[in-house]
Amino acid sequence: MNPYLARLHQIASQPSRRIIGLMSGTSLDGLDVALCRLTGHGPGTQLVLEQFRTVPYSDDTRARIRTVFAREQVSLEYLTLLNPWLGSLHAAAILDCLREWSIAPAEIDLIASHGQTVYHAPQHQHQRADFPRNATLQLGDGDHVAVETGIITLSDFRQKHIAAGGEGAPLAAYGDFLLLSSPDEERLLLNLGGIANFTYLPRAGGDASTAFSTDTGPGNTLLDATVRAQRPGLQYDEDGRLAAAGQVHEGLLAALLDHAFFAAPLPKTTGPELFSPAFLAEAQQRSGTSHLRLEDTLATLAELSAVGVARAVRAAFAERAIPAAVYTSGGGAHNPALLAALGRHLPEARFGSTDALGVPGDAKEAILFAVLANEAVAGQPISIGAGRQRVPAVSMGKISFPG
Ligand SMILES: Nc1ncnc2c1ncn2[C@@H]1O[C@H](COP(=O)(O)OP(=O)(O)OP(=O)(O)O)[C@@H](O)[C@H]1O
Ligand SMILES: CC(=O)N[C@H]1[C@@H]2OC[C@@H](O2)[C@@H](O)[C@@H]1O[C@H](C)C(=O)O
Repeated sequence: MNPYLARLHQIASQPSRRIIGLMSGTSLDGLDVALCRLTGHGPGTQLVLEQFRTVPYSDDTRARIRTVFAREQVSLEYLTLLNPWLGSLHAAAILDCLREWSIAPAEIDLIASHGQTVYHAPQHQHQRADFPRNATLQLGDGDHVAVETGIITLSDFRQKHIAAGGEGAPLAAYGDFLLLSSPDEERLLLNLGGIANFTYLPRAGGDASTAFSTDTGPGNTLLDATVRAQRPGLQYDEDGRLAAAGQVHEGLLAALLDHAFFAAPLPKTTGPELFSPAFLAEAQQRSGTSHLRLEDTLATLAELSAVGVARAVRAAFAERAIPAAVYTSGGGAHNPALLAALGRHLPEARFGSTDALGVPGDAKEAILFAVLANEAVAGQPISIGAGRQRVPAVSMGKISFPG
C-alpha cells in the first residue's frame, strides 16, 4: 500500500486531528491560517482553535493576484504561472507560522487549503448558453502545498459542490451546521467579507434539511475598491469613519439595487466579477452621482450592503419572523458604519459576534475548511440540504500526498 494511504487511514482513525485551515478571501488582505484540533466528526465535532494568524499579502502578491482577479480576459501564461506560485507562497506562509508557534510539520495531520478564488462564475452571472453550468476557479495548487510542507493536503473544495449541483459556494453552512448549531435557538450567522453571506441554522435536533447559506451581495468589496481608488495608500475605510461622515444618496442606492441579483431566489452566490468598480460607475452614471463626495458614496455603499443582507434574510423567512439571534463574523464586523446600517434594516435582530460562540469571527472561514477536511477524511458527506440540488450532501476536497 502507498505509505501515504496508510498514514491517511491512521489519521482518519484517530480520535482527534490537528488540521491547518487556510483561507484567503476576496479582500486580498492576506492568508488566514487557523490551526485547529478537531475531535470526532459530524454533529459531535469539537473544535479547539490552537493558533490563528493572518499572514498579510505583500503589495507585490496583491498586484500579482489582481492581474487576473475577477477579470474576463487574462494572459493564460500568467494564470498558469500564478497557480503553483501561490501554492508555494501558501506553503511558505504555513512553515513560517509553524516556526513561530514552535510546532514541527510532523505534528500536523492535514492541511485544508481553500486557495485563492480568481474567478467565480455561477450560471446566473455568466449567462452563457454554450456553457450551461456553474463554475469557479481557485488557484494555489495543493500538490505544491503538500510537497513543500511535507503535510497531506486537501484543496479545491468547491468543485465537488458544483459537480453535485451547487454553485460551489457558500460552503459556510456545512461547517456552521457542525460547529454552531444550538438546541436553544435558531441562528443566523452573518459573514461580512468582501461578499456578504449568511447561514441559517435551525435548532440543533430540528430539521437539518432547512439549514443553508447564501450570498447576499457586496459586503466590503465596493467600499474597499472605492476607498482604494480615491485615497491611494488606504486599503479600506478604517472603522467606517468616512462612511459615518456621509449621507446615504437614495438615487444612487436605488440605481445600485436595480440589478436582478437582489431579487434572485436563494441560495445564490456572487463575487467581485459582478460587484466591481464598473458596476458602481454604471449606477453612478444612471443616477447622475459620479461627483458625490467620497463620504456620501461610502455611506451609500454601506447601506447597499445592509439592504442586500436584509432583503435576502426577509426573502428566506417570508412566511414568518426572522430568527432574532444574529452572529457576525468577517472583516466587516469591525466596521461600525456597516453594523449601524444593518441595525436599521433588521431592527428586530439581536446582533452578537461569533466570538461569543467560541469561533473568532476573523478565523471562521479558515476553520470552515479544516472542518470540511475533517469530514472528508474521518466523516461522511455532510447532509444539510436533504439532497436538495443546490445544497448537495457531499464530502469535499482533493487529496495531495507529499511524495
Ligand atoms: N477596522 C475595520 N474597519 C472597517 N473595515 C474593516 C476593519 N477591519 C477589516 N475591515 C474590512 O474587512 C475586510 C477584510 O474582510 P475579510 O478578511 O473578512 O474578507 P475576505 O475573507 O477577504 O472576504 P470573503 O469572505 O468575501 O472572501 C477589509 O478589506 C475591510 O473592508
Ligand atoms: C467563490 C468564493 O470564493 N466565494 C467566497 C466569497 O467570500 C464570501 C462569499 O464569497 C462566499 O460565497 C465564499 O466563501 C465562503 C468561505 C463560503 O464558501 O462560505
